Amino acid sequence: MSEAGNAPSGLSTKWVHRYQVAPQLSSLFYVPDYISPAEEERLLREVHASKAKWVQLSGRRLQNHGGVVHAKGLIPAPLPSWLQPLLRRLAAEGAGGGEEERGAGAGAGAGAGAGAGAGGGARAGGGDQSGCVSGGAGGEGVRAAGVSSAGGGAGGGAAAAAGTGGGGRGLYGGQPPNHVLVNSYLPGEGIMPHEDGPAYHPVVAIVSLGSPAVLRFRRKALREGDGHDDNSGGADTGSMGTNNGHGPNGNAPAAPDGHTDTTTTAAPPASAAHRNRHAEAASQGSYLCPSSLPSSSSSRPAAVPVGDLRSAPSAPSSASGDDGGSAGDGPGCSSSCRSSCGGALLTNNGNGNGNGCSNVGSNSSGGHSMSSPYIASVFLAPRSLVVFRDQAFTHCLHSIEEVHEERLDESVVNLGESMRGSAYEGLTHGSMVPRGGERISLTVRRVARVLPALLRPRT
Ligand SMILES: O=C(O)CCC(=O)C(=O)O
Ligand SMILES: [Fe+2]
Repeated sequence: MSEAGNAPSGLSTKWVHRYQVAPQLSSLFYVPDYISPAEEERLLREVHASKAKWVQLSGRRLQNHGGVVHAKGLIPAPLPSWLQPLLRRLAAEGAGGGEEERGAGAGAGAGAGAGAGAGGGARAGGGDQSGCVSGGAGGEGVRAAGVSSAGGGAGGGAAAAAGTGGGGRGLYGGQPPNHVLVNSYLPGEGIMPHEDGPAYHPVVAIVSLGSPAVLRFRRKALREGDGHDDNSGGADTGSMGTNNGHGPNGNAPAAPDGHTDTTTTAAPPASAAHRNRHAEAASQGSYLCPSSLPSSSSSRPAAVPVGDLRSAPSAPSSASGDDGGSAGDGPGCSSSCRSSCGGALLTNNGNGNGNGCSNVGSNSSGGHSMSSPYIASVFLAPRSLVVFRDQAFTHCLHSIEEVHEERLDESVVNLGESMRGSAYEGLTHGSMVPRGGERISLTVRRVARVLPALLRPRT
């Protein structure tokens, strides 16, 4: 369990408690109003003025900043100056000491000057962020090695802002983020369920600009015949024909969106469009897994113990490794995923519901019904920050549906308190929210290993 002031995730306990939004996925955080309207405007202007070329995918287009993510690491390129204030600020986020806390401005070295008061949001979940969290490099050793050899990168100076005191080293473990993807989605566009992969330090921070969307999380599936332990984006091969195209050493070519390992051809996607997306975007991971958390009568997620995925009802959590990318997950991960996703996967995929899950549809009374494919979903208001890491990063797939209107189903975890005082205050489960216009997301990560900059791509 997490200890006061010493969150094993490397984040300050205060920060964790403030922004956690889903007890069943304790490594998911949402910060409303993370940036000011003026900062949003500035960033949008810079994105659209950027000389970085847009890469058009079937469901979105993207710009790549910071270099090329190769399976073996980042071939760095300088990050544009207009991103630097945000990167410094993100690096300091959660670092403890209070200076980065919401309402106290942008935090050490932020420079972004956009410390919009957040208005709370998450509540303490008593977060157990240990155990399977950051189950790690899954036997491949890629992440473990990479993290420790991170060094440098193109982030330039952000590490200094991360600090070390007060119970946390910040989002990226005291290192600067060094890679940013700018995704642009029009209404009707989205991103297939995927994982970001082991090339990255297992943290992603996403700042939303423009129009809203819903980011959805589901469990990764286990492979037939094993306990799935290395579900960290490693070799999700096997029974479902899943093959993520990178072997134990992560030899995949760089994908256009910087995902190195997720060229997975998943369990049969439900549509040709989805198949194409898998092939094209090279950012899909594994295949889809129906969540099997219990129903709850509350509008909040089911109050399963905060042990993240390993807390699936039929799988008592058990302690396992802590932060740090040790190879292999703890025993709790195996049992929970087996029990929650196991056998069903072999029959539930590819049955045409668009989610690869057979048992979606008839939703139940609330919380996480057996019928929802999602373990959690987050409504991403413009100017918000969502962060996910550890298990949410390594054991889940995330996606944005290709819809013109988002349905805020029962899996959405951040209505109510998180929306207070915002334009979205009145939203409830069942609300439909038009995507409206273009949504730009800034996906900020740290590629764990930085390669010598022999080849520097244009930025
Ligand atoms: O646009 C988003 O919010 C998600 C982006 C994402 O998942 C990615 O770039 O890997
Ligand atoms: Fe992603």
